[in-house]
Amino acid sequence: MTTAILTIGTRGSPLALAQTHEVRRLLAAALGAPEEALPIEIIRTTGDMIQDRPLAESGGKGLFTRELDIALAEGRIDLAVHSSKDLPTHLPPEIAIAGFLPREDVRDAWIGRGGASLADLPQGAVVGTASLRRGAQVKRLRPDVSVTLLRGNVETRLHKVESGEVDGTLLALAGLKRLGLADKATAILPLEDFLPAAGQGAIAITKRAGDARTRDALAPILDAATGAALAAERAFLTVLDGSCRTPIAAHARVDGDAMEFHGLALRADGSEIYEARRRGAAIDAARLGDDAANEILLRLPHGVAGLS
Ligand SMILES: NCc1[nH]cc(CCC(=O)O)c1CC(=O)O
Repeated sequence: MTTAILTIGTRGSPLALAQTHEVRRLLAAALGAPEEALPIEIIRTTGDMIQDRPLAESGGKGLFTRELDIALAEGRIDLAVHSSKDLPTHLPPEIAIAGFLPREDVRDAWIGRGGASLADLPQGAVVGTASLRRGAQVKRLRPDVSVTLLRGNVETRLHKVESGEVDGTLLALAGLKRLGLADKATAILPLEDFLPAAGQGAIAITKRAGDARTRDALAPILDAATGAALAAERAFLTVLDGSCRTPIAAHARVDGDAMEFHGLALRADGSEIYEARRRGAAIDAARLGDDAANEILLRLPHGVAGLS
């Protein structure tokens, strides 16, 4: 029997498992160890149990991470794999972000019933999404369509389009690719029309704060450029969003030592949009995101809460 080097914790959804197997494959190669030396522990989170309400109404932050944080703190796992998008801005003090894998495509994909594009939908068509950000951007492009709550994992949502429950939905292209479902995308939405969520397309790894053994093991598989992009996007989110109740989008592009940041906050019905852009050095990532968010805050007479 192989002895365990490090135990990896994850949620049990097909996407979470695909991401975890990617981390395990890379880590095993970096350590020169067989994959069996990195056992996977599946942990059910509160977010996995809520299927019928918008997550923003269900207690907000940490729904997909709390149980993994506890498993880390108790030493049942040594690292946890997350979609960065689902990782709250504030983690418990005993938990640290070790870093991020090289980022997948950040863009959203449109899935239209019968191959219809978003622009081609008939008036009054129904778009399903649980994301306030996606809903608001859909309304901005197509004020005449209605947006309805659509939860469930990626496969469930695709099925709801195929069965005609909704006329279309939006999913992260990264998630579709990781599940081998990229061919389900009717269109890939350009960043100029449709900005992704902070962290979209990036796999984050958390660990116990101060655990140097896990930190050293992970170092070779982590990507600094993705880390810089995430520092900017998460700083933007930290200033603007406490609650998940406001549609917020953010994207940082890193090119060598340089970074371009674009962030926005919207009214849920798409009727108002507040944007900020920054260019700067990648080492100033957090300041660029923070600055952009504060520029937007100055233009919001009633704060971010006034947008929801
Ligand atoms: N909130 C669910 C979630 N978390 C991460 C992804 C996709 C993968 C990613 O963004 O890295 C998804 C599904 C989706 O939004 O389509």
